[in-house]
Amino acid sequence: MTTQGQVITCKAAVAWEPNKPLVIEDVQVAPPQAGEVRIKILFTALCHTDAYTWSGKDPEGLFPCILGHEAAGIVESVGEGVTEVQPGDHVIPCYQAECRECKFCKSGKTNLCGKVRTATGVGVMMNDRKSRFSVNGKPIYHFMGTSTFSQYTVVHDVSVAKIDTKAPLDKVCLLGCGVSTGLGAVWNTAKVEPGSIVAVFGLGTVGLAVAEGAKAAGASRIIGIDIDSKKFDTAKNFGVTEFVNPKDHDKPIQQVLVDLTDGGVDYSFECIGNVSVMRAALECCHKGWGTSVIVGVAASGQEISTRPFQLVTGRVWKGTAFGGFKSRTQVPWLVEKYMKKEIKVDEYITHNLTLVEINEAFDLLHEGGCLRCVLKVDD
Ligand SMILES: NC(=O)c1ccc[n+]([C@@H]2O[C@H](COP(=O)([O-])OP(=O)(O)OC[C@H]3O[C@@H](n4cnc5c(N)ncnc54)[C@H](O)[C@@H]3O)[C@@H](O)[C@H]2O)c1
Ligand SMILES: N[C@@H](CCC(=O)N[C@@H](CSCO)C(=O)NCC(=O)O)C(=O)O
Ligand SMILES: [Zn+2]
Ligand SMILES: [Zn+2]
Repeated sequence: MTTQGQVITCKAAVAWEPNKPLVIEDVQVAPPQAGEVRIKILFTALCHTDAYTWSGKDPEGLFPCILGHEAAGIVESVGEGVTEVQPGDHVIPCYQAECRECKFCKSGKTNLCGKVRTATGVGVMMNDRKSRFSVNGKPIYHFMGTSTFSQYTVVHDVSVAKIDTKAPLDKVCLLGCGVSTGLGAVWNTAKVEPGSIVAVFGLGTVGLAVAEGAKAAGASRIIGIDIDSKKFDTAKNFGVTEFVNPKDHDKPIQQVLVDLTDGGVDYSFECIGNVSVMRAALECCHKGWGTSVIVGVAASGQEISTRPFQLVTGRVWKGTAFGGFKSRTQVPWLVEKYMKKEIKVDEYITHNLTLVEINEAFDLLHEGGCLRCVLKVDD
């Protein structure tokens, strides 16, 4: 029986309130409207940004909602006017859209896209400013334009990357966020050159992907900084050449790094979401040229600061969203690189569970031993 044009009732993990366990509900998913795509999600991973919004600290967080943004699935049906994907296509939903028409997309200067951002930031679809999800008639907000903690989701067509049908969806789901972000922070945002000295603050999935990207870019030293010393063994496999634990030092960590590197690093990356560490990451950069990239997401109300003298004397402070990758164009390219074994993905997956075990998966995310936990979403 075809489901096209019908409301689908399926399982989804609903965040009814901040910090309260997610509840597996029977959710009604409306058919896609014009310019929309309904996707059967097969696998989703959890990212720390899901935990951040769930915690209630995200100024854009709305409840009840369906979280999730690092996933892969198969197109179930498409709305009017959708030409670039069709039912049966294998896809990765992209929280960073790419319409190729708006002034951001046309600028050649950024991967941010303006076409649907005003809707995705308030948990609705552009067409009618409403949600496609409901539980017994009560609307449930979308999240980041993806909402992948559901067996079916509806996304804008500009937020769907079509990928090789041979790619294993239980692995390449990770290219929907963390791994791509780390690689892109190095290749697109910082543009690290061969021989560079790189510092990576935070050795979770994003930081390890930064290390992997820096190694591929030919960095001569990749210094990993983490308060959990157990991270170093794994980090070596991703390219980290030296490890520093701030807890082992009395001096501020920026001073430790400046001393270790004859004046500072060429590039640093903050992959934690801690504003004090963001300052340290800037201040450990070399005078005259050192560039620091903020990748971590900091909570509502948090602000960064430094002496302006740090910038006057040539350090550069940048940030990155999805590693600067143009999502629809470059996610399929990243999938191809994985298929050719040019980038790691499997190595970031430390746990596999199912959608109904999602609360355990969130618990795992806060344990040092977990990089990514992939959930099997379909029955
Ligand atoms: N900008 C983007 O597009 C983007 C994309 C994905 C994730 N993120 C953000 O990136 C950050 C990292 O994500 P992740 O999944 O790798 O997280 P994670 O929690 O797995 O990794 C963070 C690491 O930082 C370490 N750490 C914590 N406090 C520290 C401190 N004070 N000094 C040194 N190390 C410290 C932890 O031990 C951990 O190893 C999160 O804030 C996430 O929201 C941003
Ligand atoms: N609503 C949050 C924004 C958090 C944020 O910066 N998100 C990143 C992606 S994190 C993925 O794990 C991003 O892409 N930002 C650009 C954008 O959202 O347009 C807050 O306000 O803190
Ligand atoms: Zn993410
Ligand atoms: Zn656009």
